[in-house]
Amino acid sequence: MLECRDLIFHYDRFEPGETPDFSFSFRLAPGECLSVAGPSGAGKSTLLGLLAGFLEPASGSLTWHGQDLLARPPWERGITTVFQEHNLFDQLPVWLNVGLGLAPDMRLTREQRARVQAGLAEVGLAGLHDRLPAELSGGQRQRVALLRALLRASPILLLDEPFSGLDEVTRSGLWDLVRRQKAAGAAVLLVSHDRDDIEALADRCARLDSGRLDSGRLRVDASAQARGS
Ligand SMILES: Nc1ncnc2c1ncn2[C@@H]1O[C@H](COP(=O)(O)OP(=O)(O)OP(=O)(O)O)[C@@H](O)[C@H]1O
Repeated sequence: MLECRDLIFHYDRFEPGETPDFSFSFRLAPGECLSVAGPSGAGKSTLLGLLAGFLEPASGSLTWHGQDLLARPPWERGITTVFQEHNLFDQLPVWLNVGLGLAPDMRLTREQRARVQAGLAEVGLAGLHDRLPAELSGGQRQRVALLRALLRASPILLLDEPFSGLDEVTRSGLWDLVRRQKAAGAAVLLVSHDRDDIEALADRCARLDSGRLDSGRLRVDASAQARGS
């Protein structure tokens, strides 16, 4: 269980009141997907930054199966984040960008290379493995980023509008990849406003307003709740 309790944050260079104070509380079980929506500036990226370890909270706790995550640097939290863009290393070819998910030192075994090729074929990128990110479309780049994140098989997956701008066929293929990750036990937090993405993936839906995401105030979407997790 990912448990975020009273995680409080304030951007330093501003006086209290100049920007919102953020306060986050929620629980997310393995195999569950919680979608988070909210108006621009509500604090969605701030929440992801706190969870991933790019921002440091003033107080509160963040645990995974009871283990303190706040004490760990980002790379030791078991969290993978996929942003809307800028996820790839520009100088590395597609296969190596994906391969980083399996071998962070870029020394892939023969078997790992085969898994990368199979994954690329699965997301419709089989012929593009030697291209550089700049030689891909936006949707193709996003598929590479998601494939890498999914091969990494982190227990916690943070998705920040990862499907926006993609066509329906591509999107539904990527939903399948995320569903498989859920079925393997990943806890997924999906920042999205897209009804279709939320319907396809979320077990519960929350709304962030004025810097607050609180499980006590969680607005649960009726259709998502009816589907169960
Ligand atoms: N580095 C920063 N320094 C100071 N304030 C910031 C900083 N980053 C964000 N903010 C402020 O914090 C608030 C939340 O920003 P955040 O980026 O988390 O919102 P968001 O919900 O992700 O918005 P969007 O949907 O537009 O991406 C905004 O009022 C923003 O202006």
